[in-house]
Amino acid sequence: MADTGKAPRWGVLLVNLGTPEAPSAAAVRRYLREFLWDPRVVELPRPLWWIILNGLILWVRPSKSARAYRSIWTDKGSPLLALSMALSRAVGAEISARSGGEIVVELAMRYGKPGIPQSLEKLRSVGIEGLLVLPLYPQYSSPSTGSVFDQVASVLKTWRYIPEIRFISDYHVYPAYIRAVARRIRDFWKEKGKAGFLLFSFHGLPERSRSLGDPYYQQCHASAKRIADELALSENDWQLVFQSRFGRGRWLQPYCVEILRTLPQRGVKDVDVVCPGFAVDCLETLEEIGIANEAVFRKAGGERYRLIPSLNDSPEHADVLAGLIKEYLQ
Ligand SMILES: C=CC1=C(C)c2cc3[nH]c(cc4nc(cc5[nH]c(cc1n2)c(C)c5CCC(=O)O)C(CCC(=O)O)=C4C)c(C)c3C=C
Ligand SMILES: [Fe+2]
Ligand SMILES: [Fe+2]
Repeated sequence: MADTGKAPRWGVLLVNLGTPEAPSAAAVRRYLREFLWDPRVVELPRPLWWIILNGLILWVRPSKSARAYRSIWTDKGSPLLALSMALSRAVGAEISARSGGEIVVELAMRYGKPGIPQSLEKLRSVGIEGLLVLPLYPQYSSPSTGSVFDQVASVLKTWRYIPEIRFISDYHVYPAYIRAVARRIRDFWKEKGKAGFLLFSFHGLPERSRSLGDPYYQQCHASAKRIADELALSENDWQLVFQSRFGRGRWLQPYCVEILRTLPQRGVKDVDVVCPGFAVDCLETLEEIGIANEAVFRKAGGERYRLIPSLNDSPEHADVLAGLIKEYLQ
């Protein structure tokens, strides 16, 4: 928190998913145990899921995922945490300059550290009168955004004084966000040349969530369409796909890997992938899209494949989020 000498009125809690503390099987197991036990994330009945999680998943997945984490780990640690911290510092500086110290920003991770209880306590200790929660997910989904709400609510239950509360459910068509992602793509193309085809890849979700009313699928489509329009792309130049399927059930379609396998047969051998649902780069963008899926595309006959970086801690991203915060606090 920047010290401006003035008591802040509003505290803004930025929340991202969270990440293991180390790229080791033991650390990934601790992380997955907390993450995958969240009833918003896996909606199976608890006794059945307890047996599957503890009897199978937590034995098999941690070492495989730890290997993937090792391929993207940096000297600052996990990209998701390092980039979220840098983004939060940039948003904090921007918002403090714009609000004259009336608004302070804290970062929290839904799973792992710094946790939501700890970061909320920091905001409470400076005497905030209002709390704005901004989950770093542009598109609303129950497992991501909904779960942030659950944990914030469970912490607030223990507070004597409840401040005024606002919660940003999504910002999937917020004009500055759309423009910033489009500019990211345009700048990438200016520097490295334009690919023949653009894939918009979003994290997947069980298909059942959509039929139960989760707006995520529609919001991903709306974001991609607006970004494509901003870039004046024609319908044949781009496609939306969903990545990171977990388990064997039916998830939102089309699956990213399946489209990458068929694109070369359709004559598309040169593809760029952008992931507008991820505020910062992480395992799912850097390893799954950036490394594993490139191999899938090349094996199918693809020739050129590139991942366009997320907005990350860029000044443009800090500007988007600071503008969004100001709008909600007017
Ligand atoms: C049932 C499982 C999962 C659901 C539902 C799910 C939804 C979901 N996830 C994100 C964002 C991220 N997920 C990340 C990693 C990740 N996701 C799952 C499973 C589900 N996600 C797992 C098991 C993992 C861990 C890695 C692995 O073992 O494969 C990440 C990256 C974390 C990192 O450390 O870098 C993000 C970000 C969203 C937005 C979402 C719903 C739309
Ligand atoms: Fe996930
Ligand atoms: Fe993944």
